[in-house]
Amino acid sequence: MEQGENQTADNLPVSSSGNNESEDLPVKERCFEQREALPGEPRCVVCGRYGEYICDQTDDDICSVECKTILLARVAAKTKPAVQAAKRVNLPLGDESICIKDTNFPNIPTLADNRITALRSKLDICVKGEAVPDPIMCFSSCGLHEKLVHNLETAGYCMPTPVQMQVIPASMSNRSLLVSADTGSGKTASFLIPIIAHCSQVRSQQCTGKRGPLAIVLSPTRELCVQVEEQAKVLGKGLPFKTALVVGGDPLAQQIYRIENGIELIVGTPGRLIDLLMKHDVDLSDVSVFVLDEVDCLLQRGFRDQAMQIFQSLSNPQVMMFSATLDSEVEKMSNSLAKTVIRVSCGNPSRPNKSVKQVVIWVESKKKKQKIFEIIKSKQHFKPPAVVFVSSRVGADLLSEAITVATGLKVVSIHGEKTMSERRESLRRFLTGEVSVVVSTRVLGRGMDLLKVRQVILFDIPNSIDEYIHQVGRASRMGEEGMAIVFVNEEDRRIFKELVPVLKTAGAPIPRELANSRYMVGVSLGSERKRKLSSRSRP
Ligand SMILES: Nc1ncnc2c1ncn2[C@@H]1O[C@H](COP(=O)(O)OP(=O)(O)OP(=O)(O)O)[C@@H](O)[C@H]1O
Repeated sequence: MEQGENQTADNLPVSSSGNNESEDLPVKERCFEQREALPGEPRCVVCGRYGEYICDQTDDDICSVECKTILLARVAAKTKPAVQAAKRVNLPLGDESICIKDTNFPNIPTLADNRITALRSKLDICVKGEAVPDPIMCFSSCGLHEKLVHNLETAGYCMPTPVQMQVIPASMSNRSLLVSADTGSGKTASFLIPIIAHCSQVRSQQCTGKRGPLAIVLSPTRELCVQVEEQAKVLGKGLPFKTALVVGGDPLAQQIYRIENGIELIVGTPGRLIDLLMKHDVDLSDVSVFVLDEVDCLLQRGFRDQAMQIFQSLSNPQVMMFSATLDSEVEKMSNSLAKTVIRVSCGNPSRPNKSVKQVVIWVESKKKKQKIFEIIKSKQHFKPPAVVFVSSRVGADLLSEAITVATGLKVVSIHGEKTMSERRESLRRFLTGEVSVVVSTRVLGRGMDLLKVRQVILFDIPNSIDEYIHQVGRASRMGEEGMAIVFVNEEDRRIFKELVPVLKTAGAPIPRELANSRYMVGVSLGSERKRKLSSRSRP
C-alpha cells in the first residue's frame, strides 16, 4: 500500500493525499454517492465520477466500493479466454473497421473523442449528460459473464443494436438513464443485460444466504411483463439469476412464495406489486436497479402514483426509463425519479417506425366491418398473422366473432376483461400460428414483441399519436418491413392535427377527406418543420 493511504472496509485503500476532509469520512459504498470529477481531477475508470480512491489490485482510480467490484469483475472476465474482449467488428453502417473504446481494457485501441461523436452520429445515437460512457461495439467488451455472452449468442444476438451499444455501458456504470428509441429496436435487452450482469455478480460475491430482490422492472401490461420475464430467463440461464412475475390475475400466494424462496429480479405491473407489498412484508432493501419500461405510460395518471409509491419504498436505486415515445412532460416528471440522468435517444423515436408502411383509408364507421372483411378475404392485401386494434373490450369480442363468421378464419380477442389464463391462451394460439388474427384493445399495443407479425390493422385509431406510434410499431421488429392499415373518419378528428404531419413525414398518402377536413385548418408543412427541428434539438 502507498504511504498516506488508510485501509478501510472491503480492503479499499483511501488516498488521503490532498483531501484531508475525506480521511474521516467513510468510503463511498455506491457510485451515485460520489460527486462528478472537476477538470483535471482523477476520474473513476468505471463510471467517470471523481476517482477518489485507488484500487489496490489494479492501481486504477475508482470512486466507490461498488465501482471497485465492477472493475475487479471486468479484470477477471478479461483474463478468461472465452470472452473475446478485443474483437474487431465492422460498423453496421459504412465500411470502417474499428475497435471499441473501453477505458477498462487499456490494451484495446480506442477512438478519439471526435470519432466517438462521429460514431454516435452514424448510428443515430444522441446523448446528453455528464461524462457519458462511450458506446460499445460488441457484447464481450464490457466484461459480461461468459455465460451471459453465450446466452446472447444462443439467442441470436450477434452484436448489440445501437440502443444497446450506448445503454449497456452507461447502465453498467450505474448511471440513471432516460432512453427513447424506435419500436422494435432492442430496448428490452438493453436493460436486461446490465441487470443480469449486476445480479449474478452480486450473488457470486455474496457470503450470506439472503436472496432478496436486487432489481425491479415495472411494465404497464401483464402481457408485457410476461414477455420481459421470459426474455430475462432466456438471457440469464445458467447464472445465479431467478425472476418473479408479479401481475394481476395470477394467484398472489404463488408470487409471494417465489419471492420468499429467493429471486434476483421482480417483473411486475404497478397495481399488483403495490398489492403484494401492502399485504406482505417483502424486503426491498437490496433493490438497487429500478426500470420503468414504457415510462411515458407508467407516468400517466392511473399508474403514476403507484409507480412513485414503489420508487419511494426503494433506497436510492439506479433508475432506468424507456419508451419509443417521450416528450418534455415525461422528461420533467422523470426528474422526480432521478436527479442526474443520462438522456439517450436512438433512431427516430416519437415517430412511427420507418420500416412500417402506413396505409390510411378513410372509412365511415358503419362501413368499417365490411372493409376489414374485404381486406382479410383478399389474398393480395391480407398478410397474416395480423393484429387488429380496437378501442373497446366489447368491440374486440364482437369484431373477432364477426370476422370469424364473415371469413371463416379462426380469430381470438384479447382485452383487460378476460382472465389471465384466457389472455395467455389466446396469445399462445396466436403466437403458435393456430389462429391468424387477434383482435385486441391497447393491451397488445405497447412493447409486445409479436415476432412474425408484419401487418396491423387499426380498426379504431387510438386517441393519442403516441399510442398510434406504438400500435403501428407492432408490425416491425428489428427493421423488418411491415404494414399498418389505418381506418380513419371524422369521428377521429381529435388526432388529425398530429396524424397528418406524421404521415407527411413518412411520405404516406393522405386520404383526400383527411387532408381537406375542416379540422385540419391551420396545419401546414411549416408547423411540421418546426416540430422536426425541435425534436432534432432534443438529445
Ligand atoms: N442485439 C440483438 N440482436 C438480434 N436481435 C435482437 C437484439 N436485441 C434485441 N433483439 C430482438 O429484437 C426484437 C425487438 O426487441 P425489443 O422487443 O426489445 O424492442 P423494443 O425496442 O423494446 O420495442 P418496443 O418499443 O416495441 O417495445 C426482439 O425480438 C428481440 O429479441
